[in-house]
Amino acid sequence: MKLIILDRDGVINFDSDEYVKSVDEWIPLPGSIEAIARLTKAGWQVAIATNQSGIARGYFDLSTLDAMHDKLATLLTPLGGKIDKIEFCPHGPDVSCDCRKPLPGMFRTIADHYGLADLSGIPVVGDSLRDLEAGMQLGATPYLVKTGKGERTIAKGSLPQGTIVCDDLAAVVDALLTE
Ligand SMILES: O=P(O)(O)OC[C@@H](O)[C@H]1O[C@@H](OP(=O)(O)O)[C@@H](O)[C@@H](O)[C@@H]1O
Ligand SMILES: [Mg+2]
Ligand SMILES: [Zn+2]
Repeated sequence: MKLIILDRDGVINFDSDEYVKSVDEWIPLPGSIEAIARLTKAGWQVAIATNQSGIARGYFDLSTLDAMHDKLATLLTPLGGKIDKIEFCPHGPDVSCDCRKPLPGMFRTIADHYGLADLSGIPVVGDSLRDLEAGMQLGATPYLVKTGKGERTIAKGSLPQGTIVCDDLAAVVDALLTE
């Protein structure tokens, strides 16, 4: 199945150590909107799995999160792009939920949505180790991008074996569409 699961902050849009707290702060990374549109037009289902602890921390609310995702959809539609499913974890690190990456809960939900027993052969794209670890628990193929926290993730070392490192989401899409 042509399904890809993207982390959001640092992969699709600029991330911030102060969190992305408003629609105005949600700014797409160069080439990311076009990259998602290329995937959609090539028949891929595009899903997002994102930690949004800023909600638990009180930095923004669900309606603001929805508005960010409406902005994403508005940018994608004219280019023929589409996000098919967005899973988010609104919880903080002190809540023992099963959806906060690196736990695999969001990825399990996405796999179930598409009727998949696991995510073998499905690319998961992230800028943080937890993004990759979460998807790999269901067999996904890890792609690390250098945008967002990606360079910091690389500098920390201990990338999972088999991780494919790409400059950005556009480079990941180049690799997938030329396979
Ligand atoms: O990269 P995704 O999963 O789409 O979203 C990450 C964000 O929710 C925020 O996650 C926070 O981590 P903590 O939740 O405080 O551990 C920090 O890393 C923030 O800089 C970052 O903006
Ligand atoms: Mg991220
Ligand atoms: Zn959660």
